[in-house]
Amino acid sequence: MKQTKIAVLGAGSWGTALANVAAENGNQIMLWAHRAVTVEEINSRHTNKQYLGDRVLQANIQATTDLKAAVDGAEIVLSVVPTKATREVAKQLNQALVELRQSVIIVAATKGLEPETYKFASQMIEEEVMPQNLTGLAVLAGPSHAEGVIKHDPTTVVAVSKQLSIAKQVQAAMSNATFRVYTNDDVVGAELGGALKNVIAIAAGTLQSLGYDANAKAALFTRGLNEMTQLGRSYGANAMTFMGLAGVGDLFATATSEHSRNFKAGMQFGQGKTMDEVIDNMGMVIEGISTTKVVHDLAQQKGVEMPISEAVYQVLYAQEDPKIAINNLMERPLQQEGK
Ligand SMILES: NC(=O)C1=CN([C@@H]2O[C@H](COP(=O)(O)OP(=O)(O)OC[C@H]3O[C@@H](n4cnc5c(N)ncnc54)[C@H](OP(=O)(O)O)[C@@H]3O)[C@@H](O)[C@H]2O)C=CC1
Ligand SMILES: O=C(CO)COP(=O)(O)O
Repeated sequence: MKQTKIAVLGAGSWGTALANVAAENGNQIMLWAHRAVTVEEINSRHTNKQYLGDRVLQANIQATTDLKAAVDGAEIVLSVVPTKATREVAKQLNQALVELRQSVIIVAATKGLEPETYKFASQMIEEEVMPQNLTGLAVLAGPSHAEGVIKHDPTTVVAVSKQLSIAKQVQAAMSNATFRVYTNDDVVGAELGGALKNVIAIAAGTLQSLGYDANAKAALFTRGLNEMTQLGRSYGANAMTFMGLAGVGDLFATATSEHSRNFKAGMQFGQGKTMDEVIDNMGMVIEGISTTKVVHDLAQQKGVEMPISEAVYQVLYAQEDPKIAINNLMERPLQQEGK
């Protein structure tokens, strides 16, 4: 396999797990973290206990707090910080690339929408990184909890780029026997799928905590996927993307797994915890919380009915009782399916 120099920006659970996959494939890996203590731990003990417990990481992962050193000579840069840090980190990346006079493929692995602008991670990166420093832009999406990837559960994801040759380069660098990468060219569909499923996963956790069974979960998944697809259509996304890994695949993984930060948050909302309590308890980013607010705004702006996402908004941002929110959903005017 061709060895590629890959830089990973963000040493949380997903950045560290992706760095580990890339390192297992024999690539040369630099992992950028903004905290020196994280870098020290990864370089000396090959663990990242805060995010991945006792899992031992590949010894060939080299961590650094110096972003310029991390990306120096890299062909591919994976951006794996939370949505709220993506623009700021992209600015730092651009500065480093300008100083190095270097151009890279950037892969956004973040799943969310910027609150003020409703932009996707790839759009923020495209706005902040100068074209001469950008060889190509891709997104990595699909059902892939870091906790499963790090213990080699068979995992399938999708590398998505408007330029298929770029998606194929990412596919080649990241694929292995337990991490299978497909390609796609529907960037908007993949990024929307990755962001919107988090809102439905919060609802799934809430259903779970209320003790509802398979009927309610099937209703949530099916109608949730429907409204995700409808919003996707309003963006010109391919409806089939929502039937693939970045859509139903990621929805299933996130809305059924107790590894999911969004699902776990939903359980706590169902138990009556406040937003501050839920965020404090998690200690990791729960992208669906801010995405719920963005989706509430976007659905109105685009004239798309998204009743389940709106119910999650009412529970999170208007403190509505989840049982009342569910009753309200069930009592909406009756409809024909497929409209
Ligand atoms: N976890 C998963 O399984 C998956 C996550 N994702 C997506 O990946 C993205 C990252 O998630 P995840 O890894 O789970 O998040 P975590 O909360 O586990 O980690 C976030 C990391 O980003 C760092 N960070 C936060 N702000 C900044 C900043 N301004 N500059 C530099 N680093 C910063 C944090 O540092 P610090 O430790 O100092 O806070 C931490 O290392 C999210 O969009 C998520 O939806 C996608 C697929 C799977
Ligand atoms: O996107 C993910 C899995 O594909 C991770 O979801 P959570 O952030 O809910 O853990």
